[in-house]
Amino acid sequence: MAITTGTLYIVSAPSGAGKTSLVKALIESEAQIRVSVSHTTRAMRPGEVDGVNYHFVDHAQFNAMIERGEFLEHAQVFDNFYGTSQKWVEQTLAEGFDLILEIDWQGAQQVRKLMPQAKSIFILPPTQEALRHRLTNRGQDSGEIIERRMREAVSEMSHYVEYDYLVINDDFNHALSDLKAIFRSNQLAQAQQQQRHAGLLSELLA
Ligand SMILES: Nc1ncnc2c1ncn2[C@@H]1O[C@H](COP(=O)(O)OP(=O)(O)OP(=O)(O)O)[C@@H](O)[C@H]1O
Ligand SMILES: Nc1nc2c(ncn2[C@@H]2O[C@H](COP(=O)(O)O)[C@@H](O)[C@H]2O)c(=O)[nH]1
Repeated sequence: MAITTGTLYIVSAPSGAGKTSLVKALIESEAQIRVSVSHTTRAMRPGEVDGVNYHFVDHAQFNAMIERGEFLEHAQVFDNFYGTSQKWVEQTLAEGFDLILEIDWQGAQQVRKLMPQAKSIFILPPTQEALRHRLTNRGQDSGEIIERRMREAVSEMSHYVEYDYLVINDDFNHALSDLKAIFRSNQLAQAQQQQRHAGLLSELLA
């Protein structure tokens, strides 16, 4: 990997727990943070835009990217494939932006191996009933797909212990404050470390 300056964050949650909504609200007030746009073989939902929500590709294109080694991580989630472009992650971090990857636990494990300095956050819904309610209210998936996602949610949630931080998304604004606090404390720690390094460097050069 190239030498990077921004911080990489992984955000995972069972489908429908609210991670996309929380991350969207977070970056509205944080100009320093970018969010990854993954590649997926999933069909586009109404209202989604290619290149904004995802890069929508077919299986042949996705497999070609795997063969060319273009993904930092990739995984099958439900019946679809999802992956994160390594080049884009490296470029964004090198430009000094913090970067959020909204990925599942399999992708999170792959990224941690390659970039152990990444910070990871798991978002939980308050209850399984609330999760089902949110998936249904979102109105974008069929009943069959919602049931599939509910079944997978238990397995996804069992991985929360692998993460650095846990946020419960019950009240949205409360969860958003928790998320903001995590980013602020990391940004502060990063700034303090940079100051220490700058101090050491100036002592060495004096
Ligand atoms: N705290 C909350 N209370 C009630 N509804 C919420 C809350 N947070 C998010 N929602 C709603 O729940 C639905 C699912 O949220 P969202 O699409 O952000 O989930 P997600 O975790 O990104 O799902 P996926 O992984 O499938 O993309 C949306 O309709 C969103 O408006
Ligand atoms: N390993 C990866 N998982 C990803 C990526 N992008 C999204 N996801 C996960 O997929 C589910 C479903 O997303 P949806 O948009 O179809 O509802 C989501 O919960 C993410 O965890 C990725 O690039 N890599």
